Amino acid sequence: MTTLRIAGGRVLLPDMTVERADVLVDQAAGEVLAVGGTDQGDEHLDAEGSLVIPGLVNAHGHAAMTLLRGYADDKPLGAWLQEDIWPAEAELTPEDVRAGTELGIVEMIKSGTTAFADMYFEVEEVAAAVDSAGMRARLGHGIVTVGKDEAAARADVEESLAIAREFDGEAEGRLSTAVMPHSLTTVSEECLSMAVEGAREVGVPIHIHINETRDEVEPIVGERGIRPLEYADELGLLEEENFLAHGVHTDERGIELLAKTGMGVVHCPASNMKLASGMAPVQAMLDAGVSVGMGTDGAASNNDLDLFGELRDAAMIGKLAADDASAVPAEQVVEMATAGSAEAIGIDGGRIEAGANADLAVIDFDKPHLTPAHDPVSHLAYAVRGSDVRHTICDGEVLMRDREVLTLDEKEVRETAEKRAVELVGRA
Ligand SMILES: CSC[C@H]1O[C@@H](n2cnc3c(O)ncnc32)[C@H](O)[C@@H]1O
Ligand SMILES: [Zn+2]
Repeated sequence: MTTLRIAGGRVLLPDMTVERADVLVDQAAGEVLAVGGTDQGDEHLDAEGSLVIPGLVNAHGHAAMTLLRGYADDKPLGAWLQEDIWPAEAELTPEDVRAGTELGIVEMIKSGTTAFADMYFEVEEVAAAVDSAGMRARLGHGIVTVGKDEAAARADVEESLAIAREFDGEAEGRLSTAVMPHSLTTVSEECLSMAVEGAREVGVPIHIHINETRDEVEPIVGERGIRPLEYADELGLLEEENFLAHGVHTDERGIELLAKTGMGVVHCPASNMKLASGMAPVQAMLDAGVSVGMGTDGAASNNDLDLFGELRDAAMIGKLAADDASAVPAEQVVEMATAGSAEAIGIDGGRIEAGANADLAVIDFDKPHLTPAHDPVSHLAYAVRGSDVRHTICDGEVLMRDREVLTLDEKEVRETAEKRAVELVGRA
C-alpha cells in the first residue's frame, strides 16, 4: 500500500467545522485512511497555511463547450442555441470534443473540481479524456429529437443507451453514466418514454434540463395543461436517482414533487443570470428537503468552469430570489457544491472522513483577499477563487501539485484547443 499524507493544514469536516489535521490517503484504494494526527505516509503534500476540502463536484455541464467560450454572448437561451451554438456544434468533430473536454478538465482541476456530470456528443472522446486526466465523471450522450424523423430520433435514444451501457464503471470505477435527454421540449414524448424505460433497464440515472426558461414552461402548459414537472412525473422521470439541471421556473407544486420523489436539482446560477433565465427558488427547495447540487453549465453560458464562482453566485442570487439576506448561507452553498452535488449525481464524494473517496482540494489561504480568516467557510463561499487552489487529488492520485497539472500537458491542451476552436468557428 502506498500512502499520501496531506500535512500541516486545516481540514473541512463533514459537519462544516474546521480542524487542524492531516489527511492520510491509501493511494491504491483511492480512499481516506485517517484524518487527524496520522502516520508519516510514503508521499507528502504540503498544506501549511491551507485548507483541505472535499473536491468540488460540478453536477451539470458540457465540458467541450470551452471551445465556444465567448463565441456568443448576451442572448437568451433559445436565440443563443438556435442562432449560434447549434450551428457551431453541427461542425464538431470527435477531435474537437476531445480538445474542448481536455481544456475543460484542465480548468476544473485547476479550480479544485474532482468530479463532474457531462451531457454532450462524442462521449467516447469525453470518456477517454476523463480517464487519462484521472478525474471522476458521470457522462452521457445528449438526446435531441426535434427536427429528426422517427428513425433518427429513436437511433439517438439508442445511442444514449449504448453509451450508458459501454462506459458505466470504466476507468477503474471513476466513470459512471446516465441517459441524457436534452429537455422536455427538445425530445419527443415517445423518445422520453423510451429513455426512461431504457435507463431503468441499463440501471443508470436520467440527467435532463428542466424548467430552465419560461419559453420551456409555456408550450408544455399550452399543449398539455400541466407544468413541466407534472409532465415529467407522468413520464416516470421523477425518481430519486435522476437529476435535472436548472429548475428555475419551479412552482410550489413542482417543489413538492421534487421533495416527494427525491429527484435531484442542479443549480447553475451563473448560466441562469447570463441567459436571463431567472432565479431558481433554491431556499424554498432546501426548506422542502429537495436534494440540491451545483453546476457551471457549459463555458459558453458562464463563461468559466470555476465552481467557486458558482458558490458566490448561488449565495448572492439565493438571497435576491428569497428577498432574505439570511437565505442560501455560506455553509449551505459549500454543502451544495460538495456533498449535495455528489448526492444529486449519485457518486460517492463530497466529504472528508476515513473510508471516503480520496477526492480533495487544498486551498492556499495565504492571500490578501483571504485575510483575515475569521471564518474559512465564509471565505469558501464568498472570497476564494479557483486560482487559490494549490493541489487537487482524485481517487488518491495527485492531479495538480503546487498548481502544476500532472496528468495532462496544460500548454499542449491550451494550444490544441485554441487551434481547434478557431477552425471550428471558421467552419460554422
Ligand atoms: C444534447 S448535448 C447538450 C446540449 O445542450 C446544449 N446546452 C448548453 N447549455 C445549455 C443550457 O443552458 N440549456 C439548454 N441546453 C444547453 C449544448 O449546446 C448541447 O447542444
Ligand atoms: Zn446545460
